[in-house]
Amino acid sequence: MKGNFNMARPVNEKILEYLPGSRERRELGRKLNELKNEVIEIPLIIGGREIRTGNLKDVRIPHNKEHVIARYHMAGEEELMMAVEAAVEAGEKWRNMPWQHRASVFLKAADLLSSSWRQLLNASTMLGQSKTVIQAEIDSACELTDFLRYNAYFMQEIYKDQPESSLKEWNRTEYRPLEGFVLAISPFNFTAIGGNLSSAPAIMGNTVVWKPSGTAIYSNYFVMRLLMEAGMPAGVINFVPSRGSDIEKHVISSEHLAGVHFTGSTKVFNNIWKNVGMNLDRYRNYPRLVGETGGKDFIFAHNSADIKQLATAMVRGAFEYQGQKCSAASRAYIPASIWEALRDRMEYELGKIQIGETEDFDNFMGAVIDRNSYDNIERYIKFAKNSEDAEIIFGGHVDDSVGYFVEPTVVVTDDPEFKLLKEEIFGPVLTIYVYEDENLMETLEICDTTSPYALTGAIFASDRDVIRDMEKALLYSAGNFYINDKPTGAVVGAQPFGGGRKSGTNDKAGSRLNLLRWTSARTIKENYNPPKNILYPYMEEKTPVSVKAEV
Ligand SMILES: NC(=O)c1ccc[n+]([C@@H]2O[C@H](COP(=O)([O-])OP(=O)(O)OC[C@H]3O[C@@H](n4cnc5c(N)ncnc54)[C@H](O)[C@@H]3O)[C@@H](O)[C@H]2O)c1
Ligand SMILES: N[C@@H](CCC=O)C(=O)O
Repeated sequence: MKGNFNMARPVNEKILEYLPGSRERRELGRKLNELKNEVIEIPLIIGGREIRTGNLKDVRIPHNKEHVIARYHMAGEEELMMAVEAAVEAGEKWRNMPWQHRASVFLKAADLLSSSWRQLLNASTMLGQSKTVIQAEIDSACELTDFLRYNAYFMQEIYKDQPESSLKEWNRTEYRPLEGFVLAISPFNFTAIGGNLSSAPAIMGNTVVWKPSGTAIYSNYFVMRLLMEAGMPAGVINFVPSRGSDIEKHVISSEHLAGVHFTGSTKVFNNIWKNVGMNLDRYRNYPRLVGETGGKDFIFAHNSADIKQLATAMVRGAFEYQGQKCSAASRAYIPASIWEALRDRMEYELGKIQIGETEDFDNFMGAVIDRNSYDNIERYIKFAKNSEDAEIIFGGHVDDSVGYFVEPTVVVTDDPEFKLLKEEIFGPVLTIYVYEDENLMETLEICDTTSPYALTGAIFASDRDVIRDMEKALLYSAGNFYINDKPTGAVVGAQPFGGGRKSGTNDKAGSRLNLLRWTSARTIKENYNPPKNILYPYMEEKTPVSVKAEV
């Protein structure tokens, strides 16, 4: 580096509106048609090379389950070992690449994504993960662009953080990449998360083995292609769709494992943590474990809340992307005095919801991701239907004749310990507990202790003293806490994302806190005038005894 280069702080990517007749809407329409009319083959990408194993699986559109849009190759033991080797081999060159060149690869990818690649990423997310246009736009276009730009910027800010020095010594902190490779394991529900889990460690100079989710391979493959198009060198990220159990056996057990960057369910992360623990003696370093996991996110209202704002937040917070956001509102606590009015307003808003294929821009919801998820959500709905402690006041129907469709479903219960208030369902089911107004503080306590998770939560109130009390009572209930807003839709650089308790390690995706986990700092002290005598200034100079004897 021959200069102190300075990268400007990015601004968030603007969300396009897709109004009828707009250019972006036309371009997206064309891309959707193009993708729907072909079946692509998705290889593994290891060391920059395409690898085909012949062990093929289909990618189907969740809202049109017979429609196959791709076939992807699965990695087995041999390919996973190759991926580890490729990552280790690429490590030396990549960590020695000047940081401004590393940053430029990802900044270029961001630029491509915000322009010529935007509609490919949006269309593939809409088809592969059944996202509506707005949900795809905020994820695969805007959030991923933001992750790439902000992470490059945060890297620069981290590097600037240096210790004190003096005229006699210069102290330097060198933010070394980890020694070994990072394993990135991503979930199905956000294309941007797949892109971030793999690229954040890479931006910091690490090389990565990336296992995408089996139900997000389609868009995630295009993310990989985008990074390659932007000039990411071979082997920096290695794309290996594979089975979880094979990852455990052949990747987590590698002596070169330096970190795991995971997002997904709590159960899978617990398992990964235990596996790493069992392999500890093999590793050269303690692997960094970063895992953002499940949630049972809440909306808690006070009787001073604005009913229309509250109803909108509940409907959007619970049912956008079919409730498949880790941040989705899945339980709500409502004071009895406003319940009737709120219920009417929610029914009014819910009446506007159209469900169907996401290529129709008027649909508010698409399908849930796959058969497993559909069956699981249906089980919870049946449980509520058959329970004496609950009533389904809206929705409750499911239909898998064409795709995996689940109606937005609202359940009311008078049991604060009801199963649906505790467990993560990951679908469009919102359970409401109505409390007596005078029991505000007890009900806040119930909200805090009912579920093991602490990811997102929102309070609605206009009384400032009450807002303060609620914020205090719910101190550890959520890592992302919203006042008079829905609990979803965190923006990179504005609301760093992650939760505590069983919701993860809370390393805040989209902030420098996350990037710090992918470095192992070295402190260097250079002394310009080291002492030449062991005696302290207050001691008298004397001839050493041993020297005297010899003399
Ligand atoms: N906290 C967050 O930021 C956040 C964000 C998105 C999703 N999530 C959570 O993710 C879950 C939904 O996503 P999902 O269904 O893709 O999660 P999942 O846990 O089923 O899968 C996540 C990833 O782990 C892989 N996997 C499964 N078994 C494995 C094993 N034994 N070893 C290694 N990898 C394995 C999957 O193939 C996938 O790639 C929800 O619980 C949601 O709350 C959390
Ligand atoms: N960061 C997203 C959620 C990511 C998990 O699914 C949000 O804030 O809604």
